[in-house]
Amino acid sequence: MKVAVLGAAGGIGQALALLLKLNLPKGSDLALYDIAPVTPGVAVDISHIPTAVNAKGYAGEDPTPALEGADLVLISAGVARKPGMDRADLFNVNAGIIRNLVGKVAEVAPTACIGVITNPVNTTVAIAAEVLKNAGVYDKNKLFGVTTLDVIRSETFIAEAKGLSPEQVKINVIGGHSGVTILPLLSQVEGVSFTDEEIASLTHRIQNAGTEVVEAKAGGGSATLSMAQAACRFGLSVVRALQGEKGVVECAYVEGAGEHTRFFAQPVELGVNGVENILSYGALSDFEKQALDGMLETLSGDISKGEAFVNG
Ligand SMILES: NC(=O)C1=CN([C@@H]2O[C@H](COP(=O)(O)OP(=O)(O)OC[C@H]3O[C@@H](n4cnc5c(N)ncnc54)[C@H](O)[C@@H]3O)[C@@H](O)[C@H]2O)C=CC1
Ligand SMILES: O=C([O-])CC(=O)C(=O)O
Repeated sequence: MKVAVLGAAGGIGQALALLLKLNLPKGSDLALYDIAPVTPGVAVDISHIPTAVNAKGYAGEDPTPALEGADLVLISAGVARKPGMDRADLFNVNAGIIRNLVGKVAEVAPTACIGVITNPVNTTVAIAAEVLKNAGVYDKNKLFGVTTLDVIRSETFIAEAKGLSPEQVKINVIGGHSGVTILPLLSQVEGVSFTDEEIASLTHRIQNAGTEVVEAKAGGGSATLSMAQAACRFGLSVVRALQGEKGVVECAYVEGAGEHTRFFAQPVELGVNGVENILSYGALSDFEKQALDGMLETLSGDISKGEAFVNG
């Protein structure tokens, strides 16, 4: 199994590289790529950790050697938010980065699963899909927007609010990955009940948790360590499923049947070919129904912007 991280010298990339070195199955290859010249050194650094994962680093303009033979490509290349910006403000820089990198994936590793971390995820995934489609290699079951951070934040905040151990909390977060498009399905969390006020305040905190970190870091970037953990959890789930494990389920932003919007974050069962089944996210409360209706215009606008960026 070969996993490539593009953007591997960044805040997310380095922490993700460490977590993958520690947690990938024995015998895996881990390829780290970034335009930053430090990247081969990041690989040398983690290669001194005694696990049976073979790490190699590549810098410069061409990701080809990192992508050769990759089964999973995780992309965190691009710029991050500073206070006062929202994720859509990253579009101008990151759209082109995703277009170019995914173009290379289409050429060098056309059958790899791709997890897009780079923001704005609602839009960058649409860009990736159009690039792959135009290259004739799009498989909607193999393209994912990584929304796992919304899930792990929800688990943490619910556990804190209800005095539970975070490992006990299971929740689906649906929609997209920005502001009102993030919808945690609190009504379905087993073993706990929430007042209307708790639902409103927890939902708001989960939707704004990225901004909470951006403000706390005071100009030093956005979530990196929690995001690396989220991407590691997602990546390991994909790897386990690619290796044949059954019943692996994660929420991710994927192209499904298009019931709401072309791309939608929802629970998916993973398999040897990526998404095996799109799972039902169950019955929604009235609050959640309203929130879902309220997000759709924003989400479909974000998606159209990505499609138009590639196709004009
Ligand atoms: N999906 C999610 O839940 C989350 C997404 N993000 C997003 O992840 C992205 C990365 O965030 P950080 O790691 O904090 O940023 P960072 O600035 O620390 O790292 C970004 C890295 O990308 C590299 N890079 C830029 N252009 C590149 C290219 N063309 N090819 C290869 N590498 C390139 C840079 O050299 C840098 O090392 C941002 O867009 C951020 O908004 C951040 C947190 C959560
Ligand atoms: O908020 C940001 O800019 C980074 C991000 O996506 C998150 O932390 O959820």
